[in-house]
Amino acid sequence: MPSPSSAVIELRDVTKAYSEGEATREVLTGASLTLHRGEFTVLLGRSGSGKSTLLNLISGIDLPTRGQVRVEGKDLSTLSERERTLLRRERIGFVFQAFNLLPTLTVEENVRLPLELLGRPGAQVDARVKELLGRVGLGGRERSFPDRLSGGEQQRVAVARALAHTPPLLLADEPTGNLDETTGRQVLDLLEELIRRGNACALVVSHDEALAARADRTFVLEAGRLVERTGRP
Ligand SMILES: Nc1ncnc2c1ncn2[C@@H]1O[C@H](COP(=O)(O)OP(=O)(O)OP(=O)(O)O)[C@@H](O)[C@H]1O
Repeated sequence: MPSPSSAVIELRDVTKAYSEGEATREVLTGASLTLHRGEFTVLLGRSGSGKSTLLNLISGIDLPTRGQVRVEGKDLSTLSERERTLLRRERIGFVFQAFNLLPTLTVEENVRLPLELLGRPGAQVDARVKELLGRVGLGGRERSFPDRLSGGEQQRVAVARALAHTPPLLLADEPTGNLDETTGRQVLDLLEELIRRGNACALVVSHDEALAARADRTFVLEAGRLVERTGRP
């Protein structure tokens, strides 16, 4: 069993309500979860069940209405907005459905960016970017712009960018949603390999049941709560 101190994400009885005119609507109603380093976790849930809401709370983009969200032991509600931005930049990597690469930067510049924002020394950045682009199979495409790459290639750049600074936490929102089945599987293989190599904690949101088969743990967001699925479907 992992020790409690290795927890990367802890949600305790988290409620999130949105106002709709005079009324409020609870999207999360007492969601709890603890995830550790080295765990590859998939979060399933129908459209509108609150998966993106949950990712926004874990990354400190938004705060819960009630309950606690802790990342590496820090209660995000006690941090300033600036501290939450720094935590996001330093401790979390993100992969999005729409890739979200910066179109005016080359492949290499996209992967360098998070390292430069963190003020890493130039020689270290050069070596890391070269290593990562080789690992994601894009050595030789350093100077290409994202619009010259296929969807699968763009997502591989996004995976390299997300993991460039070896974050302890990787959050992915439908990372294969815009890819065909074969390409999606290749991107997942890569993502999983890099996550496991870095012993990171990964939470991957998906509609794809097949993805759950490769996860260490699977949670389903149902009626505002997180239900862990035990055993294989
Ligand atoms: N800022 C907001 N203000 C009001 N309602 C919101 C806001 N953000 C999300 N919601 C509502 O909360 C519910 C959950 O949305 P969320 O985007 O978290 O779901 P999801 O599970 O990620 O859906 P999908 O799989 O379709 O992306 C939806 O009904 C949505 O309309």
